[in-house]
Amino acid sequence: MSRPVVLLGGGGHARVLASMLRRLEVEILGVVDPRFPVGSDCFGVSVLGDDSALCAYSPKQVGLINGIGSLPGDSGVRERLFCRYSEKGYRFDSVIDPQAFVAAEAELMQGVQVMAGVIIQTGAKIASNCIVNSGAIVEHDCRIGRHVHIAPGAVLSGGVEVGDNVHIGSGAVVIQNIRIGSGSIVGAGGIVTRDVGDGRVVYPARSHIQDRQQG
Ligand SMILES: CC(=O)SCCNC(=O)CCNC(=O)[C@H](O)C(C)(C)COP(=O)(O)OP(=O)(O)OC[C@H]1O[C@@H](n2cnc3c(N)ncnc32)[C@H](O)[C@@H]1OP(=O)(O)O
Repeated sequence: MSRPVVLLGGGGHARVLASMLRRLEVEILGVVDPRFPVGSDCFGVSVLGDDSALCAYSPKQVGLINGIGSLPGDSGVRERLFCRYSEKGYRFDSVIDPQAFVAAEAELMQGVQVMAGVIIQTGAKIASNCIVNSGAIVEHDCRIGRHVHIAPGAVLSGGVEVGDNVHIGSGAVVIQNIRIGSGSIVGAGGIVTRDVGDGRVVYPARSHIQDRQQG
C-alpha cells in the first residue's frame, strides 16, 4: 500500500481501522463522513466532508478503506459504498493487522479487513469487502462470500462455505464442512452443526439470568 488512503466512515469500526493503519504506517488523508463538520477531528484524523469530498482525489491517487461496520438488519451502507466506488474505479485496499496470522496460501480479495488476533488458515478464500473481526478463526479450505462479517471470536472450522452477505455473530462456532446460505445470520454464541439455507437466522439458546439470592 504505497499511496495514501481515505477512510469511509467515522464510527467505531473506522476507529479500529485507523488504529491499525497507524501501526501499519499507512498515511490516512482523511475521513469521509457526512455527520461531522469539515475539518473536525475524528480519532486524530481530519474530516474531509461528505462523499463529494472524495471527488478531489482520483482513483489513482488514493486507496479506499471501508470504515462502515456491518450488523444484522442494518441498511447495507457498507455494501452500497463498496459497489458505488468500485464502479467509479476506486480500489478498496485489504488490510491485515500485524497481530493477525494469514497463511501464505490463503486468498483474500479486494477490501478484506483482517483484525487483530485473527487466524486464517491455508486454502481459505475470502471474497471482497468482508470483515474478519478481532480474534476470529477461519480454518483451512473455508470459502467465504462477499460482504460477510465474521464477528469477534467466531470460529469457522475446516471446509465451511459461507454465501454472500452473511453475518456470523460474535463467538459463534460452525463445525467442519457446513454450508451457510446467502443473507443468513448466525446469532452471537450460536453453534452450527447442520447446513443453513439462504436467508435464515440461527438463534442460539438464551442465557438464563436470575437473582443471586435465588441460588
Ligand atoms: C466489534 C463488534 O461489536 S461487531 C458486532 C458483533 N455482534 C454480533 O455478532 C451480534 C449478532 N446478533 C445477534 O446475535 C442477534 O441477537 C440476532 C441477530 C441473533 C437476533 O436479533 P433480533 O432478531 O433483533 O433479536 P432480538 O434482539 O429481538 O431478540 C429476540 C429474542 O432472542 C434472544 N436472542 C437474541 N440474540 C440472541 C443470541 N445471540 N443468543 C441467545 N438469544 C438471543 C433475545 O434475548 C430475545 O429473547 P426474548 O424474546 O426472550 O426477549
